[in-house]
Amino acid sequence: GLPPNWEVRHSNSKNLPYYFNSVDKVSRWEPPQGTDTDKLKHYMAANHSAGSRPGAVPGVPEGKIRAAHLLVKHRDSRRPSSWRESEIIRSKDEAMDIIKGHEQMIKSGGISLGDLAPTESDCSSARKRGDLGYFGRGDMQKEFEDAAFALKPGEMSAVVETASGLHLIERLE
Ligand SMILES: N=C(N)NCCC[C@H](NC(=O)[C@@H]1CCC/C1=C\[C@H](COP(=O)(O)O)NC(=O)[C@@H](N)Cc1ccccc1)C(N)=O
Repeated sequence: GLPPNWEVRHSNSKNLPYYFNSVDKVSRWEPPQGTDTDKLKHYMAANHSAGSRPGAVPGVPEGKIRAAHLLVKHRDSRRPSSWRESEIIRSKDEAMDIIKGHEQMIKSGGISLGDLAPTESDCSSARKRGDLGYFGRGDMQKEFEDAAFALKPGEMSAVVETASGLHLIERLE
């Protein structure tokens, strides 16, 4: 147990236990002298089982992946405009020829998607080498989500078509 007047509380913001002395009105992260560490062990086991979730990857939010993409828009894109061109008039066939060219260059090992995106991608993520950060199911358009979640980290998709345009997707995490 804890010394007199001490109690364990739970910090929701940090998801960690802390110690509170109800007489001195003092709170601290470290257990006070004379704490029975067995009780602490039981507390940690009871409240931090999520931390030891099987397959848990420290730092990666549960159920999310991280990917980069290269987007080539065309005149039928839902928003035929981008940081590259205020009005995108290329046809879908022309966009397909362009993105297939990028795909070949990446597959031949000449250049990476992250190297191409900054100049070639019609998505604002171009400024981040195509990196979209972490996302979960429900965030992206379905075709994009299904393709991205089917990849292993480090793999690149085939050309994926969404209402935004044509994408190459590389899963990062
Ligand atoms: N991280 C999230 N949850 N951000 C919301 C994504 C919304 C989602 N977007 C898509 O599915 C496609 C695939 C990837 C990018 C994308 C589309 C467009 C470009 O197409 P357009 O909308 O002109 O048709 N780029 C974006 O959204 C960018 N904010 C992505 C981004 C940019 C910089 C940093 C992070 C993310 C959707 N449900 O529409």
